[in-house]
Amino acid sequence: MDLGFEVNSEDFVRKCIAILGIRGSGKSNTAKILSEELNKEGYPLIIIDPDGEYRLSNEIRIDKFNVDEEIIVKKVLEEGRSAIIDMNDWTDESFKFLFKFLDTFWNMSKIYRKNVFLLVEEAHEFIPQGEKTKISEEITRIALRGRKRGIGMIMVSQRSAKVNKDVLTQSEIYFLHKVVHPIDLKVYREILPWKSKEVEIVKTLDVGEALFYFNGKVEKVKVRKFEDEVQQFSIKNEVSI
Ligand SMILES: Nc1ncnc2c1ncn2[C@@H]1O[C@H](COP(=O)(O)OP(=O)(O)OP(=O)(O)O)[C@@H](O)[C@H]1O
Repeated sequence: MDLGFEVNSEDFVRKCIAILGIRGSGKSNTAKILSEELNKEGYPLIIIDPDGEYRLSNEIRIDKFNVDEEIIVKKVLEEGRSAIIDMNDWTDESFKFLFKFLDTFWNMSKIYRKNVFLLVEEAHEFIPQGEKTKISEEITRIALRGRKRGIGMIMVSQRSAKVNKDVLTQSEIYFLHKVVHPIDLKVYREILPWKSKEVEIVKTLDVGEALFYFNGKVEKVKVRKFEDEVQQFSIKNEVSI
């Protein structure tokens, strides 16, 4: 698949993938490109989307929380649809729904064992280091034990030091965008097989550039820019009306 550089989608299946970097470094763009490409390759995604910014061609968008989570999980696991949980308002209702949804997903994934990805944006909010919630326990379980059920995990965060360490260190694929703060550099040093000084290069990365770390190899890459086709389509429609 084409992320701006070629990767094999099969290498991502059932893996934990971490996308890190400061605000504006291009993390969400990378996550959108990756989810779009995985989706094109036939892998459905479940996306926890705090700001309602994700779009996929086969999506079921959940922004009202009176829906039956089991019906939606079935559509993901049986029909290969993707589910985007739009947490836009951060209400109690949305968090209750998210917990029920993840629990149902976990239980049903045992039966279906379909290759699918769970993408968690602002991961430090949902799986914070040193804090347990019902949702963090559910996501941690999925991350640590999901492989056998076909589940891969994509975590996106601007605060790498605040993401649950047990989960972050499970990652086998990293997209490390620009960071500058010593706390974040320390996390990168723990991740990368590099000498302390070499890691400093991440301070100089441009928007969209990242260190791609996979299979023991680190490569500097430039991720391509995400074009929001859904938005373009609706703009075109407005023009033609
Ligand atoms: N690979 C890229 N090529 C060109 N422009 C990019 C690229 N990645 C991101 N951008 C642009 O940079 C800006 C910030 O990108 P993005 O929202 O992905 O950053 P972020 O790290 O997720 O920031 P935040 O934490 O604030 O969400 C956007 O306007 C985006 O279009």
